[in-house]
Amino acid sequence: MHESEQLVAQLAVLEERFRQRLNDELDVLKQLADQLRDNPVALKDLRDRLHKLAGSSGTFGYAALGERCRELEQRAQAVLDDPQSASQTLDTLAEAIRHLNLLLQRHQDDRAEPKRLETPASDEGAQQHIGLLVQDAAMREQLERTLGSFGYQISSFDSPAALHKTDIIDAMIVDTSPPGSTLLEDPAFRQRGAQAPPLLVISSQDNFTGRLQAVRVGASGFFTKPVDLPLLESRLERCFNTFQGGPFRVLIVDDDTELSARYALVLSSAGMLVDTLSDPHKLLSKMDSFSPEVVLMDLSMPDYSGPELAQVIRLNDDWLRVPIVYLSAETNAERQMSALLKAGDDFITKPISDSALLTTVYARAQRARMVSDALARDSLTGLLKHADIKEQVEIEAERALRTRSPLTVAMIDIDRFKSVNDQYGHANGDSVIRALSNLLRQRLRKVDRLGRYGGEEFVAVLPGCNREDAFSILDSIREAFSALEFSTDKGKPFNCTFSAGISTCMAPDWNNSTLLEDADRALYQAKESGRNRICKAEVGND
Ligand SMILES: Nc1nc2c(ncn2[C@@H]2O[C@H](COP(=O)(O)OP(=O)(O)OP(=O)(O)O)[C@@H](O)[C@H]2O)c(=O)[nH]1
Repeated sequence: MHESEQLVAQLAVLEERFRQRLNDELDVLKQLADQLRDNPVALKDLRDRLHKLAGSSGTFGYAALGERCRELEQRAQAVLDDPQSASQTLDTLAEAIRHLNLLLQRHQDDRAEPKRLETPASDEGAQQHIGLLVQDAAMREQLERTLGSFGYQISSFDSPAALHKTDIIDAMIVDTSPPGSTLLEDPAFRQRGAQAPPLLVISSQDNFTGRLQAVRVGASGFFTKPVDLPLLESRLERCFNTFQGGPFRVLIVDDDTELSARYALVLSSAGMLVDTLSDPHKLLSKMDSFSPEVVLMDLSMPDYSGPELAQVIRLNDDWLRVPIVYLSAETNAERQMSALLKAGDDFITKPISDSALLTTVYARAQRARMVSDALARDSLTGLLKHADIKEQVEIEAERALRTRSPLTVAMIDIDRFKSVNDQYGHANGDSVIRALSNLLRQRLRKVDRLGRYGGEEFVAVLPGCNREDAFSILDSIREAFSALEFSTDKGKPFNCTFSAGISTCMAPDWNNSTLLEDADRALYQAKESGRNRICKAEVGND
């Protein structure tokens, strides 16, 4: 069965389950309606059940019923707030509840057309195609050469219309630096739609007006001349959203199991990893074991409120960065604000359409991962910091041992870097460090882990990669790096090289405890034997 057909079938099963529950629930509501005058607890129970139905009915396509439940919930609340007004209101409330089942018959009319779920595009493995609109021939050539060596495919265009007409471009770079350029005023830029490929603007105006003009045509990056190419390449990567980390992890805390199953299905059909929790007692262990990047939290559950549980999460410093989004039928702005003041970051008001749920969760998860990533990463290169890459070595070693697959660790160090700084200045040295980190990121796979171990020293962790494969990958990166040209304002461009040491663990002769030390020893050997080379650790590991 095709994936989308499978999803539709699964949704249908959940909807059928919900319809059965709805019948039972309406029976319970009727019984409660009959007890309203004699049993004071019945009204509160009724209000809570109406609240829940107001949220879930619309999600399952029973829009009219959901709205009616919300209205009746508010009436029940009014009686609870002012018991004096009760007598007549209780009678009309009971009557309205007895007629709720009539709305079920309107269900077919209410049902919205099933919407196609927009799954965020995956670009793994594809070679990105960049369109250039750059008049300055020297700069165009430099962009073509540098971006080409980072693995991008490049095409140059001579007019905004030609650039926008093609549909093979994944991103565009436009140079607006010639004095008096009105390039961005061209209709082709002004009419760029939301689906247009990302645009990076190069300008000679490092001021507010230049940036505003770029923003108005939907630019995702703004660079002034002389352009820091490795920085521009980092931005391109960010546009393609190629940061590592696998699918977004979302935890749904809701006692309504059908509703959370439905949300889980919608989110997982878009590639997210979803776990659900209906028993809040297990919240802490679930946070620990699942490590969610977003928590969707029901606002009111029996015995607990969403804000209470959100505050419990916030008591742990490790989870401060995890966004908590309340899922609620609550529409009262004051009560929403009071919940947000206690803890939590956002509200999704039930019922919510599948695409709105997906967009909200996707946007939150993406932002959370970017913030987390930025904190874990080195600011110059965007790679993992020393402690984090060491941790990754441990994590990948455990995984490799479990799956009985090889693991290679590489220690990489730029050659004679001190003299680069001395000759061309620290800023150019930084640019070299950034270029090597971009190149490694581009050439290695998404499953590989990369870190800046020290100043001009990097560590790459290559799961599932044996010694020979790791050697040939790193050697091709070594060659590409030595061919990169770095321009300076001091005249001739210069080149750099690096040396690397690799060590590999492979079952059954497993020994991962000295992986890093062995790689470091092999690196030393590469330096000693003339630099610009890769040496393999000579240990009994592999
Ligand atoms: N520009 C820049 N330089 C850095 C950074 N971190 C460390 N360095 C410099 O990197 C240089 C490293 O020099 P050494 O460890 O002596 O080694 P080397 O000159 O690369 O020589 P070999 O490794 O033996 O080939 C030092 O001059 C550091 O100041 C940084 O973030 N930016």
